[in-house]
Amino acid sequence: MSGSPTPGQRLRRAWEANVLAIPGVFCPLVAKMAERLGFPAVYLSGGGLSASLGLPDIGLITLTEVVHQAQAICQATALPLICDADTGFGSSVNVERTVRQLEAAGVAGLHLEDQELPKRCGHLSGKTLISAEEMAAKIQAAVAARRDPNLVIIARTDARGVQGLEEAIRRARLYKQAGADVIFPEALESAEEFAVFAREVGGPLLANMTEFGRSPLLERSRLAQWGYRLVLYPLTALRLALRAAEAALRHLLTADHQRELLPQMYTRAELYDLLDYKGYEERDRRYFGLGPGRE
Ligand SMILES: C[C@](O)(C(=O)O)[C@H](CC(=O)O)C(=O)O
Ligand SMILES: [Mg+2]
Repeated sequence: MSGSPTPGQRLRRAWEANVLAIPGVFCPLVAKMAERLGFPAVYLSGGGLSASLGLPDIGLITLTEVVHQAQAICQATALPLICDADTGFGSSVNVERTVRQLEAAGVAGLHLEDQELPKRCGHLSGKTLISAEEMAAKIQAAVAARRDPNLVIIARTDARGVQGLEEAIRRARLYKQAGADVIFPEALESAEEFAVFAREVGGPLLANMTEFGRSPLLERSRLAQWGYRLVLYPLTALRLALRAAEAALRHLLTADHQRELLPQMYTRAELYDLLDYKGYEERDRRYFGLGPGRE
């Protein structure tokens, strides 16, 4: 293999150096924005992708749709991408295919969860789990399927909301033995639970700081002290963008023009800058200038 680090290696090096704030990006353009602002990695949220397609997060989106979006994000930025792979889209052999396709799309890591289909948002009631052994088999399949040994396999357990903290800890240990690189304890309910889980399971760990869920919105510095290296904000930008879109639409419905909205808008110049419009134009001119008979 060549000397340049793989996406998985870059993600691992980043979390070894620092606790990572990882925003969910609901489109490749927002991924570019995160890169420009200096984030170390980005996240493709299953809940966010479902919502942007007008669907609830109950396992309706397909592997093809997730791979398509992951690939578009990986092409738009050089940042390592963590992808929500839900339940892996089936059993262990489906997990193999899911991992191969997401790795080929360019992701740095992905998470698999131990829910039964139809899955739900981890912060809602009514979830059911597959057996711990079945999930361990899925993790083994994921590890065996990756081509790059540094592709990060993250095991999420939803057990806290179904069977309690003890079972979440027991499952996390099993998933680590099965080869998971990172554990993602979903929907822990207090700061103390985050601390206890970290002490009992050990790192590296991922904390999901999604809003309006079961978990308190804890400080990254505190989570880092306990051993959490990756901190997700899966829907923060989407929730704020939705509020802004709603305000714009309400205004357009009743107002005679939109002039007073201009100061709040991302301008044409800002958008073009983010898209590197100038770079495309310059290259286009250069290629044209280099064309046959034009030297
Ligand atoms: C992290 C998550 O899996 C996602 O799809 O972004 C969701 C987030 C949410 O619905 O708040 C989850 O926690 O299940
Ligand atoms: Mg999800």
